[in-house]
Amino acid sequence: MANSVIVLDFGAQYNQLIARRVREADVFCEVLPGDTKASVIQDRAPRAVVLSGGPASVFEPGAPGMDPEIFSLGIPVLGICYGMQLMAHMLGGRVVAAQGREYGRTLMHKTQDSPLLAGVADPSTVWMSHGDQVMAPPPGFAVLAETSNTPIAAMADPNRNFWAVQYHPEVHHTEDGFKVFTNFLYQIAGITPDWKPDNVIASAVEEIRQAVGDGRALIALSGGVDSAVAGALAKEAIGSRLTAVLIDHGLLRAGEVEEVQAAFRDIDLQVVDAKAEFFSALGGVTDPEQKRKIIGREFIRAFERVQSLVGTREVLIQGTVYPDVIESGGRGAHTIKSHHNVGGLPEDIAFRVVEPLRWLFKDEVRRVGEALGLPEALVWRQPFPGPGLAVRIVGTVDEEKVGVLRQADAIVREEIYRAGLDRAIWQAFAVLLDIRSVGVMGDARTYGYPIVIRAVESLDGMTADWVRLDHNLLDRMASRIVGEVAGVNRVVYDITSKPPGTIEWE
Ligand SMILES: Nc1ncnc2c1ncn2[C@@H]1O[C@H](COP(=O)(O)OP(=O)(O)OP(=O)(O)O)[C@@H](O)[C@H]1O
Ligand SMILES: O=c1[nH]c(=O)c2[nH+]cn([C@@H]3O[C@H](COP(=O)(O)O)[C@@H](O)[C@H]3O)c2[nH]1
Ligand SMILES: NC(=O)CC[C@H](N)C(=O)O
Ligand SMILES: [Mg+2]
Repeated sequence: MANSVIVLDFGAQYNQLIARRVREADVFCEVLPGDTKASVIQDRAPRAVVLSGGPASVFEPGAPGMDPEIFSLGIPVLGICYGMQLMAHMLGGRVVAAQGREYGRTLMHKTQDSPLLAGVADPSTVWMSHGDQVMAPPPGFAVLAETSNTPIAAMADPNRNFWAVQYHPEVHHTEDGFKVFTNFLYQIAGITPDWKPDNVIASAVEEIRQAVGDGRALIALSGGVDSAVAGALAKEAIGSRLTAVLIDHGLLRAGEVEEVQAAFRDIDLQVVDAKAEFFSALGGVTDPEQKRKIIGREFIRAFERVQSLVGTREVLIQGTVYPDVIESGGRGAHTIKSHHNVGGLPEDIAFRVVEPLRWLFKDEVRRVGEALGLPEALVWRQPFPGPGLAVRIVGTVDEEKVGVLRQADAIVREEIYRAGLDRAIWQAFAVLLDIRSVGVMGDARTYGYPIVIRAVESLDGMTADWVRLDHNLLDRMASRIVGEVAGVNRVVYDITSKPPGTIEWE
């Protein structure tokens, strides 16, 4: 990638937002751990480096540092919050715990003109979140802006191309925050914005062609957005030398196999029945991470069985996207959950895995899908996790519980669809809890499972809010679930956002 940016992550809540803003400026961007070595960065040849915020204080023992050599690479650097404090600390400035801490809305005044803050209102409303502050800038630095509590709200050494802001330009609440990014990327770092769907398509097609050579490849096709887009790219790249494989692990939703077969009639699609293997491997397991690892392994074993069935194929193409990588603890982030296709992969794999979308967020994948001309219903389909209903049963997984959940899930989705909310909602689904509660139905005592209804809105799956569904709609779902699904006697609605919850329950 000729025009790319690296974000060094010091544990900020907002580092993914930084990456998103850079990409919204049509510049490719990757997040790496804060302690990444200068040589690794040099190998990737980024045009700029951004230092993220973080919870630590630079002057405390054990605070995350960075390789000082990075300041000698001649690459423009932008420090944000902790990133600015680290820059000050390492280059000879002074950082202290502030008298007045600033959280939230703050009015900032410029103290001099600068390319970084060009076009930013003066004064302007910025979003702060810090307890420490830079008291003295390092030699060579000038102060660009201040607030009533923070004498150095922005600083720079234009000669060495080091720039920094104490506030958070990446959050929507900061007025003209995006301007800081475009100023830094285009004017200061001189980057050409070329991270656009057409270029993404061209480079993904090229990547697949290179990997497959004149051989053949398998694509793991779930019928979801990501694998449909990856499949379209693969078809563009290698045409009929592609076989699509849908694994029926017994954890799919009602009617799903038939739907995928109908939607992908024009490609060579093999449906593999792996129900027995998945159920036997999952038997008795309750730990969510263990479930995910088992599922990741069984997926690969199923692909390997197809591989030997349909002849030699060295490459397996998957629709992995960036959040799968991030949440699986890739790139130094904390492991939230091992996505089956990343953190759940076994070590011994009989083929090379190619993931043309692994740098993209979901909304970017959708833009690529639209640019490829895929049907709207496919591009805007609600996501469904690869581990399927297994991560929506809290407790052990067996065919009986999957059957119960599948029926409840079909009702939730049908009602959402009827209400015309299918596209407005990121995901709406049912979760089964492996506990029982007492109820009364037809004058008789019941002792059955509760079903949780979950409906969330999101842009990219990284953060989400629960949907304020109409009470009558919730009521219809609940009555139908208890009335139609044997074994369920109670329905609850999940009103947790992400964070602190995740979208799925496991
Ligand atoms: N049942 C399945 N059979 C074959 N491959 C699968 C199956 N489920 C998931 N995969 C593979 O794992 C990848 C990740 O799954 P994931 O659910 O994140 O993506 P998706 O299904 O393509 O899109 P969506 O997010 O819309 O559900 C898929 O892109 C696909 O390559
Ligand atoms: O292919 C997948 N394999 C997985 O292991 C997996 N886990 C979660 N998801 C989907 O990712 C998005 C974020 O989910 P969470 O908030 O539950 O982490 C949501 O859209 C989830 O449905 C998965 N997709
Ligand atoms: N958001 C941040 O990066 C905070 C930096 C540092 N922990 C402070 O409190 O000042
Ligand atoms: Mg899916």
